[in-house]
Amino acid sequence: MVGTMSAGAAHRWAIEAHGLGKRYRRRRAVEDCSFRLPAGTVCGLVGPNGAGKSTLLGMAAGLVRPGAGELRVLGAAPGTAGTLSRTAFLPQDKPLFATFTVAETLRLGEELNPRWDARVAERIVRSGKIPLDARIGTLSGGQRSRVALALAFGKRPELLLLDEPMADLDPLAAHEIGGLLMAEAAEQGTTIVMSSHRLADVATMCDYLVALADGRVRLAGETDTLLSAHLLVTGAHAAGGSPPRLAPHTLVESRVTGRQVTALIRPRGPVGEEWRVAEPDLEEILLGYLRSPAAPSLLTTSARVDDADAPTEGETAA
Ligand SMILES: Nc1ncnc2c1ncn2[C@@H]1O[C@H](COP(=O)(O)OP(=O)(O)OP(=O)(O)O)[C@@H](O)[C@H]1O
Repeated sequence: MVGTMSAGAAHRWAIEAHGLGKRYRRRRAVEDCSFRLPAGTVCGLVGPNGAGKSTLLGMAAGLVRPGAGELRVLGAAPGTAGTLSRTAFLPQDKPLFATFTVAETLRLGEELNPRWDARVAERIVRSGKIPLDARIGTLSGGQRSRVALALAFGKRPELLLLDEPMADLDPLAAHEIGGLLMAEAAEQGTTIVMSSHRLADVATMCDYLVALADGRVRLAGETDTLLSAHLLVTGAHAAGGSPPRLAPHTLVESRVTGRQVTALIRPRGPVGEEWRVAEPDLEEILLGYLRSPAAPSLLTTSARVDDADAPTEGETAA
């Protein structure tokens, strides 16, 4: 089945998922996910609790076996020798050996990784003022996160998969690590996929976004393209009357407050003069899709796995 995907795409696509699914007993974690992620992007993976973000990252890291569909990472099957050495995964629980010192942990990273960059790993640890002789078990949650990030960066991967890397970092540390991530992506061409609930971080750091809800892809593509594909429109709403018509635009969500109706739309042509128009931010767009499960998903051209099958006009129902 993997052969149905573009064989020569290794250099272009960091991740390609086609009809990807995973169930735990009868519970759906990921369902019919089809998208691709261009190499060299910094991608925010967002969605509510239980949306399937960790499961998707685990599958990309080769730790969770897909139940359905196809997944390719850096052009090959995840979990194979070829992808494992080129991928670093930082899980949410940041597993480290509690009895090892920080120095021993970094030495282990060096022994396990042929492309180990001691300079970058030590810099991350030192800038957090973490003593190299401290045992992992005595560190705070944020300090452990920093050591785990040092291990991931030190590996010098082509694909860095990070599950909520900033969750227990203080604002200053999160800002510093965010800067490191962006510098890494710019200097080394590393593709970074970072799950996060901190939309402000995602908006400033990420040039690509994949939003999951209930195991399905709701939005995927360049953040700029996703932003410019939407408008927030506000108009008068007669009490008891039906809301003003928004056709031919694609309606994502509309809400009535008193005599006003506000709608998040994907415009298809000029918007009528009766509407006040504003540009939504990433959070407004994401919340609109999460509150409206029936609204059609949006995948930009670069995020679609099969352009030949995709509808025109910049959108597809996932
Ligand atoms: N090992 C597991 N066994 C059983 N169910 C699981 C397992 N891992 C995940 N699930 C279920 O799969 C669904 C997706 O979970 P997942 O951890 O991927 O979501 P998430 O988007 O990362 O959530 P969060 O934002 O809370 O970390 C949830 O309903 C979860 O309960």
